[in-house]
Amino acid sequence: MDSSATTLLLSPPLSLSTHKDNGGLLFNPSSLQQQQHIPGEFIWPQGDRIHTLEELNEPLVDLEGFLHGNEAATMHAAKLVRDACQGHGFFQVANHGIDAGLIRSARRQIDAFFKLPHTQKLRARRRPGSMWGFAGAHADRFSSNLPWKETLSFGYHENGSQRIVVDYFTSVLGEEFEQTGLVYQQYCDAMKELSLVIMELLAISLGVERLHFKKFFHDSSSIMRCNYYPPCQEPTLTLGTGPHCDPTSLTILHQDEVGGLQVFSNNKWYSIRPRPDAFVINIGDTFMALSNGRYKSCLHRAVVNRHRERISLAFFLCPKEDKVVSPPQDLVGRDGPRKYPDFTWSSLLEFTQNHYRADIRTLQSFTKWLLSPTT
Ligand SMILES: C=C1C[C@]23C[C@H]1CC[C@H]2[C@]1(C)CCC[C@@](C)(C(=O)O)[C@H]1[C@@H]3C(=O)O
Ligand SMILES: O=C(O)CCC(=O)C(=O)O
Ligand SMILES: [Fe+2]
Repeated sequence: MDSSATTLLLSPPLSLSTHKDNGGLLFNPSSLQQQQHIPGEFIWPQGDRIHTLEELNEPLVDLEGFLHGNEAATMHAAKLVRDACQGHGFFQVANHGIDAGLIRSARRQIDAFFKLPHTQKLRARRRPGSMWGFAGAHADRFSSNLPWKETLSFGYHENGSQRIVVDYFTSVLGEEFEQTGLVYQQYCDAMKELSLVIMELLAISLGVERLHFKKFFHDSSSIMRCNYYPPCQEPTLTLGTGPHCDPTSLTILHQDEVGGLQVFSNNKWYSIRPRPDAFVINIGDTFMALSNGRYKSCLHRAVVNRHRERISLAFFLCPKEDKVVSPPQDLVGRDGPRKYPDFTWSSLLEFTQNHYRADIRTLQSFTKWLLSPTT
């Protein structure tokens, strides 16, 4: 928790259309948008301001051949993935096998959720100490550089019952949300399956035992995050999601036709072309450690615009909490010394939730924190 957040909570500025609720400041875009200027808490430093950008030339990796066991296509896909992951860490995947109807249903359900009256969304609000639930601009966590977005986050792991997501929606929002839960249970099941396909491709591209990462993530404990970015009257002064590297292992992002995802590479920001029928894939900090630093977890952000709302669906693959994150032996043998200490995902997650706002230096800061005598 940002220490100065307490100050904000004690005397919220009048400009923020909010009211305190169990220590959380609430961000209601529909009323904020009526104001001529956005509140100061949403204004980011000059250096983070957005400009018109060229597109990143990240590869579009066709998975069809790989999924059908075509060796030549597999090698080609692995090379595209290797080149991307040794550079900016981003690529897109086509012919991924995820049903287009499921993606449409997921969009329909989440569009309906974010259009609910604010009071109804607040029934799902994130409680202090939990990562799950609805949040508005993270205004209950931070007091400056607030992102212009609402989020809905929930956990996904295989607990045998295959109802972890359905039960979340019905228990928190009520039985009328069972359909939303069923759609997102299916969506997360599909995302998990795709993430294991990509883990096999990553192993091939790294030249390690083909099933190594697939086995490592078999019993994962992942995060589903739905991002809603309302239109903003001063889009160049704020950001939808601030510059960061994902602390997680692999991100599978559905980006809609509006676009807004940007990646920092070769000292410049590049936009990622919206391809609603593809998924954007990026390496996170935890996989950078698993590859002993060979694959890069890179800086990215999301911008907003004046006229169109934007939705993105981010599935963050994470290892089971207590599994030790350590690169495969043959990688370390080839690459020389270990770049990062062993750690568990639960410790890195706790660091980002209670001690450090994820940015470009999360993994380095975490390593120092982990190894410092006071921890
Ligand atoms: C482990 C996580 C923390 C965040 C959600 C997942 C992966 C990405 C992280 C995040 C999006 C990075 C930017 C800052 C953040 C606070 C946000 O804008 O939402 C991060 C997420 C979080 O801490 O909730
Ligand atoms: O909304 C986007 O395009 C990116 C969001 C993101 O990077 C994240 O949630 O980690
Ligand atoms: Fe991200």
